[in-house]
Amino acid sequence: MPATAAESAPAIHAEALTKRYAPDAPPAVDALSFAMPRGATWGLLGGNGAGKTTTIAMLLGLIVPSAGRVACLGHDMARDRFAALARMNFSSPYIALPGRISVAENLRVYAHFYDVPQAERRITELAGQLQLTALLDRPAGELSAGQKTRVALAKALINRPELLLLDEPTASLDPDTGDWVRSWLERYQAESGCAILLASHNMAEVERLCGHVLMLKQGRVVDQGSPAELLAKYGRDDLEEVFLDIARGRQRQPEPAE
Ligand SMILES: Nc1ncnc2c1ncn2[C@@H]1O[C@H](COP(=O)(O)OP(=O)(O)OP(=O)(O)O)[C@@H](O)[C@H]1O
Repeated sequence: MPATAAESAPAIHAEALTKRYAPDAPPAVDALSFAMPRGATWGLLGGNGAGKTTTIAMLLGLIVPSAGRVACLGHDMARDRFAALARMNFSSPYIALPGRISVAENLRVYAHFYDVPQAERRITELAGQLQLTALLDRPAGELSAGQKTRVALAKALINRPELLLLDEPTASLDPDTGDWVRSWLERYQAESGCAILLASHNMAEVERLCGHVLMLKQGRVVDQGSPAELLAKYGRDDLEEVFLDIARGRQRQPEPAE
């Protein structure tokens, strides 16, 4: 049977997506256009205030764009947001889970929101995968930053999303826990085929996880490509140097003299 248009649509299709928080303010996101394929992992990179969180909020339908449009998994977010949201999820350090109820209760609430079949089984499964079993009865507010990150990931995966938006998934984690989360995400993505858009300040993380990177500056895509393409283009050894070149408006490095 041929795939319907919605089934074959990109994971995210943004067309001239724009957000101005005030009529006289410069746009926080300025005519952003891209099509991220299903199953891909893309990075959204940019300095503080570049527009990453605003972009993710528009992709989730939490912020109404001033202009342009975006469709997630083939659903237009202005007209058909709830059909898309049932099939996607997100994790952000800016959104705390209710702290007084236990980890298990938090996950039950989200399982209920998403109408997850066999919710208890799904919670047990995720707790096992994310090393949360011993924490299920603890109040979520009492956990360490690393433990909260793992709970936030469990929440983000409760509905087996086809599209996952991650805003700084390893911010405030120690190197060991950060590495554990990155390995876990890599494995999860390979097994599930879920598309992931990752906003991060951690260049090594983006280089490791992402097949394609959008470099944002003042709300605009100023460059994009695979990490390898960007390294070659700027003549750099790591993405952090490329990021600094772009942030500081430096041109690509000249070829070394023969
Ligand atoms: N609620 C808001 N009201 C007004 N301006 C806002 C609001 N949220 C963000 N902005 C502005 O929009 C611009 C983009 O901010 P945004 O938070 O999207 O950037 P970011 O790339 O996520 O930054 P960071 O890396 O610091 O988290 C900034 O200039 C910011 O001051």
